[in-house]
Amino acid sequence: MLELEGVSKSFAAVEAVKNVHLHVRQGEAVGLLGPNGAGKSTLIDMLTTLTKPTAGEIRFEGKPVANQLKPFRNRIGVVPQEIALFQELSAEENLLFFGKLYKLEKAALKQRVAELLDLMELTNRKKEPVRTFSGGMKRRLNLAVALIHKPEYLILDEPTVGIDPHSRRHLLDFIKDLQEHKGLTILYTSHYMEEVEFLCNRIYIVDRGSVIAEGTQSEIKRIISPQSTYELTVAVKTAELKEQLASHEHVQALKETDEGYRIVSAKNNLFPTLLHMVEDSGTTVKGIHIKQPTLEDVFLHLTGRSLRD
Ligand SMILES: Nc1ncnc2c1ncn2[C@@H]1O[C@H](COP(=O)(O)OP(=O)(O)OP(=O)(O)O)[C@@H](O)[C@H]1O
Repeated sequence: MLELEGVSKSFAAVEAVKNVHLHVRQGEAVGLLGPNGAGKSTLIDMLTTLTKPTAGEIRFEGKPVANQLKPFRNRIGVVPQEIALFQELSAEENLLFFGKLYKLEKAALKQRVAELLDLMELTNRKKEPVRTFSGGMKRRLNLAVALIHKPEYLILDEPTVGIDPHSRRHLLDFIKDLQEHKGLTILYTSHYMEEVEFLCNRIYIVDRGSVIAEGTQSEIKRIISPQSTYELTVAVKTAELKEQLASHEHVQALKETDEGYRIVSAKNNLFPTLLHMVEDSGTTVKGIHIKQPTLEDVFLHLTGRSLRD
């Protein structure tokens, strides 16, 4: 088990991480979900021993990581947010280079490289320089590099940033397979709630350096279960209507969407109220649906802000 006990990190006046308690049990897929600037990368940098906490302790299998740096680093694989590859080297050469850093024996390394190229569906491009690869292929190779030394824990910092939805889904399938069929323990950070919902058994929602909710998906969603989320679509959105909806006594949170508004309310039949308010504002309702809560709704409920604001 990997644990953070009361961990904080400050950069001069900025408290990037505040008293975080977090654990990842072997075999789990744990998600850290939070908007940009929430402190996720700082948490990951501390977990992967790149930087030290200002306060608190990080433990691996019950002992401080600081006392077992080398063996700990051999048991974790890290997928950084930025692509960390040599653009002029081929996929195969990149993997061989990083494998040598772990001092893997030559024949075993060759076999591991072939295995990973195959796993990431890159074998037919293995001799080509990385600069010729698509964003999705680079991300898959970045993942393969993190796996070269057969780590037990895989720590990923927003590994899908900058790739198209299809490649993103492809990469997520690979990661899910690693956890479900190859026995890896996953710690995954993202500001995309769909990714965390798809991959993770347990989730920490982080905001402004603190954990604001923790649990399985259903536990987290139960935080707002007495509430309903209404998807209201209207013919014309106006600032006045938005203001009226947001200030209504039964509206707890409101977010503007492409065609209308997402409204969180504790009232279980807000349909007539919404209908009247829209009509009174001089436009018409195109649709009203009640939605199951998502992690995004939980975040909106807890902070009054959207994950991607
Ligand atoms: N080296 C640093 N020096 C000063 N401030 C920093 C440093 N690293 C991070 N911060 C600040 O700490 C806070 C958390 O940043 P962090 O990068 O950990 O967030 P994040 O959730 O990973 O966001 P992103 O997804 O944008 O990387 C931010 O306010 C950031 O500006």
